Amino acid sequence: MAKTDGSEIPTIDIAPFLAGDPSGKAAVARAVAEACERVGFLVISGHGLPQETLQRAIRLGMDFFDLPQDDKDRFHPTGAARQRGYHRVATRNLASTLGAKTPPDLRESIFLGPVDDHRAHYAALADAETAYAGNTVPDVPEGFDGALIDLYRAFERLSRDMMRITARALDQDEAAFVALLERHFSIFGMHHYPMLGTPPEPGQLRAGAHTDFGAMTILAMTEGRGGLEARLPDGRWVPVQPKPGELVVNLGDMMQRWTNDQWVSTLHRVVVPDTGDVQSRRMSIGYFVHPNFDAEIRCVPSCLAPGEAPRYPTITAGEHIRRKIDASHKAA
Ligand SMILES: O=C(O)CCC(=O)C(=O)O
Ligand SMILES: [Fe+2]
Repeated sequence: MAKTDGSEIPTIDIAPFLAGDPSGKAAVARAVAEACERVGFLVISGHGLPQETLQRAIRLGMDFFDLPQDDKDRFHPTGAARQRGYHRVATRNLASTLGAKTPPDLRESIFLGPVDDHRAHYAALADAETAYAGNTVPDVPEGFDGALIDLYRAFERLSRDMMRITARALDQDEAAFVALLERHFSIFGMHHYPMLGTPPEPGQLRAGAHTDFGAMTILAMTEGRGGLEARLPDGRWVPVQPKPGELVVNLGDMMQRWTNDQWVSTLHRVVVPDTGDVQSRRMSIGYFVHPNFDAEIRCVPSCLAPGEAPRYPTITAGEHIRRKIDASHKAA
């Protein structure tokens, strides 16, 4: 019987995989495969991301978002670096990446790109400039820049583990995806959803319904009313709220291409709370796994039955993400 309490989104303890015991690894890979086939969303525990690194970034982040608007705007990027630095409330629009015409998202954000500098490697590739643009990391309050970079690094390590798990879950060599991350351009986004002082416009959400663009997203979040919801295959929207210490993982469009639609890049959104609800302030921190710019995203062999043709043409990771980000800016 279908459940309606959101428990369709399983919680998987990945510690046995990280411990390296063969039967533990196989069991985690099986559980992840099942969740990815069925919903494309899971909650993970036992992941090893240091809680103090996360909590410190959240604390300093809340203080940053409390600063006067002008102080925050100093970190707004220019030029090629548009997926970096600080972006005001209601200046971006996730739903527009799927063609929807809705008002912009009621959140403000800080984005970081790769901390390692791969610009020299891609110097001849003009299209890669945006993906590898330098960071604009807020250094107020004091120590915030270091806290953000530490957290980026922690997510980066966990993303390698998760990509090993997903490769195993797809009956691939464990290193199949990790091999494409050497010069990844994964995006880290810290999103602040302030309490609403005035009612939203018709159709306006905290984050409009969208799918994520990359291979997968790893998401930490605080508790607060007006939260994340995922759409199940039967069309129901269910809240996704991990327990303290747990993280959400959801698949992105690239993984759907890799798996020829066997795994789903699930639609999700962040709903609006009641206006003036003091329990509604929330923060989420997402790490969006984007492989090397020139990595070719083509159907993995285990997802193609004999005689079956791939549903998507091969595309580079860079080109795929560029199209998505263009759309997110256009209609904001
Ligand atoms: O804030 C959240 O919980 C999710 C945000 C999200 O889906 C995104 O930034 O892609
Ligand atoms: Fe998302």
